[in-house]
Amino acid sequence: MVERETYAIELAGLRRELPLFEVKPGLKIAILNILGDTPLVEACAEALAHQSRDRDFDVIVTAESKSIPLAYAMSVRLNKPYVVLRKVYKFYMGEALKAQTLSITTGEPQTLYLDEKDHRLLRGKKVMILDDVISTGSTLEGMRSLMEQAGATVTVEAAICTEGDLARWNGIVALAHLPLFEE
Ligand SMILES: O=P(O)(O)OC[C@H]1O[C@H](OP(=O)(O)OP(=O)(O)O)[C@H](O)[C@@H]1O
Ligand SMILES: Nc1ncnc2[nH]cnc12
Repeated sequence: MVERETYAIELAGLRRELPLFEVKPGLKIAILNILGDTPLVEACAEALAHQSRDRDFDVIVTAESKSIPLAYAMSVRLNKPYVVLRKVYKFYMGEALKAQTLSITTGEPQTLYLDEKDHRLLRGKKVMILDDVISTGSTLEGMRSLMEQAGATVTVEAAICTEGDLARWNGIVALAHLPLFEE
């Protein structure tokens, strides 16, 4: 198997070696994939729940897929429901709301769908938008747009890591920042 360069990071007291992957010529990113890493998910959920303890929100909203276990773990700790914005439409989502995104990792447009049952739940509510990593901000923008369409108010934006241009992410509740690796 190929030997990959890694970037060492400490998140909520746990050290991880994140593998570097090229997203376009001359640009690599350190991939945080929390899927399957239960100790990391639990520790990050605890730390983010603590950092947002004084913030006012009713529902946690995330986009599939890698941040779903984080949203679940935060939901358990904070005793608030969570909503997952989906990337593939299924008939049981009914009259879903939609927003377009273009994340740094996917590199092609994706659609986020808000299920009609979740639309009902969110109307008039205060929302924490949650993601594992916020990089270009495109997924964040898509989530914001869906919350506006749904009549919900975003009162907190949180992520395990921000990435790239740190100055853009002042208002985000986050545990760490990831650099971009440019050649
Ligand atoms: O700020 P951005 O450039 O939009 O990037 C952030 C998004 O990219 C990743 O998702 P990805 O599109 O890789 O989907 P996945 O979790 O389903 O793998 C990550 O989980 C964020 O949701
Ligand atoms: N560094 C990263 N790891 C995982 N998902 C990401 N999405 C954007 N940047 C990412």
